[in-house]
Amino acid sequence: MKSVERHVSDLLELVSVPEATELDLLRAHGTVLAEPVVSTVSLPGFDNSSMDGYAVHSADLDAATPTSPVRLPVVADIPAGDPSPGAIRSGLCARIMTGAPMPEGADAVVPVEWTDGGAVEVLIERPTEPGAFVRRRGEDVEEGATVLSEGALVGAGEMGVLAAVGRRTVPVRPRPRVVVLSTGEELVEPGHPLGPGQIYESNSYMIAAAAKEAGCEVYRHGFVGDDPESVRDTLEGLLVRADLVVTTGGVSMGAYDVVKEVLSRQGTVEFTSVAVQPGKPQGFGVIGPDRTPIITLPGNPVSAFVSFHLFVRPVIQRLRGLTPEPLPSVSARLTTDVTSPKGRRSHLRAVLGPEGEGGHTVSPAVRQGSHQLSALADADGLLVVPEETTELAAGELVEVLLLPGR
Ligand SMILES: Nc1nc2c(c(=O)[nH]1)N[C@H]1C(S)=C(S)[C@@H](COP(=O)(O)OP(=O)(O)OC[C@H]3O[C@@H](n4cnc5c(N)ncnc54)[C@H](O)[C@@H]3O)O[C@H]1N2
Ligand code: MOO
Repeated sequence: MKSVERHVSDLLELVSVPEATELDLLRAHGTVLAEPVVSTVSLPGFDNSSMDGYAVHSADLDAATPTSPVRLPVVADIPAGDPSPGAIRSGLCARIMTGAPMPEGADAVVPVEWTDGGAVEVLIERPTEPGAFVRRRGEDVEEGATVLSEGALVGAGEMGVLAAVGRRTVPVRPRPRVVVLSTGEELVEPGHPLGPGQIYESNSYMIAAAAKEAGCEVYRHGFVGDDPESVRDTLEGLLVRADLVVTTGGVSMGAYDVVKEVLSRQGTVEFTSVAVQPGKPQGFGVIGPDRTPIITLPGNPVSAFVSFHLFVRPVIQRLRGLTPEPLPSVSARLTTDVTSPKGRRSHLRAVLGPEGEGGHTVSPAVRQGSHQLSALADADGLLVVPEETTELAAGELVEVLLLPGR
């Protein structure tokens, strides 16, 4: 059987880092920068007040005390956005608001709390020093400085920086468009009545959500039955929307394993067994005139979920312009004995205990079948049992892959 690492590297061969494109700021959220961003402005763009108070000549207040306050005439009122705050001569002051430009001549701001708050003249009870409560032009970002590096993921903080330096558009690798399709004659859309032998379709919802969480734009087509022609036609129709197609179901050894049947004929998709549990039957390749990458996951829901995180996630990372990496992991001490099939690397859904003196503990879920979805809701990690290990005892240290968002 093929190793997990070999399968990941084969999958990564399917895709390359996409071309950069210039996106509007709003649409750039969650994308990766294709070039460094250099600021064309200084931040702040002008000296301004960091407090609501009075712009003063600091030397005028050298003698100010609570018992002998200094009295200054207030000769101007400067709100934020004032285009021409004028100049203040020594012996006078201006009322000024947070963010308002400093008037020429003034070298400090006295917060309103240190005064009597007068609008015509003001009593100030304590001295100050040059530069007090003044935010200097360029003290945050100098014009011409690089504010974000190539490869930066545009999250909330980066969005703030981009907007603050006035960028309307940014060169990025756009979010990959992932199409999700499930197959199976037994499937019924949630919310509709079930007939005999039928089950609710859950994989496309789960995989679409996982792809969205991984930073993709997702089109969940839902599902098709086991008729080869409709599977082929549906896939063809979906290609126009896809940078990557992910299917579930129909890839093992059954008489109606339609994905395998349809795609094997094309000669560009390979079906293989990976030494992993769950998730053994896997397919990958390219389809259609543009050679769109496709990854076909097994239909058992837990197999599809685990395969997504082991195999699809790194491909998405490359498509986003990120460095493909396995899920982060911690080592933790088992709370119970576990067993695992020889020759396959097992991934057991598990709950991590709080970090104590001896590190984390980890408890595998009781129900570990590939069809047993329930523990997915609680699991925060996948406990890894290496290929050649068939038993582990309580107290042993194991690697736990951390599921995103937990
Ligand atoms: N003779 C063999 N049988 C099987 C083998 C094998 O090696 N030899 N492998 C088993 C393993 S391991 C897996 S995993 C599954 C994978 O099967 P398929 O990918 O062909 O998936 P299906 O047969 O279509 O479905 C399997 C299972 O999952 C349910 N399912 C499928 N799609 C969905 C969906 N969208 N939502 C919810 N549930 C779904 C389906 O009803 C089946 O119960 O094959 C084993 N068999
Ligand atoms: O590999 Mo299957 O994916 O065990 O259930």
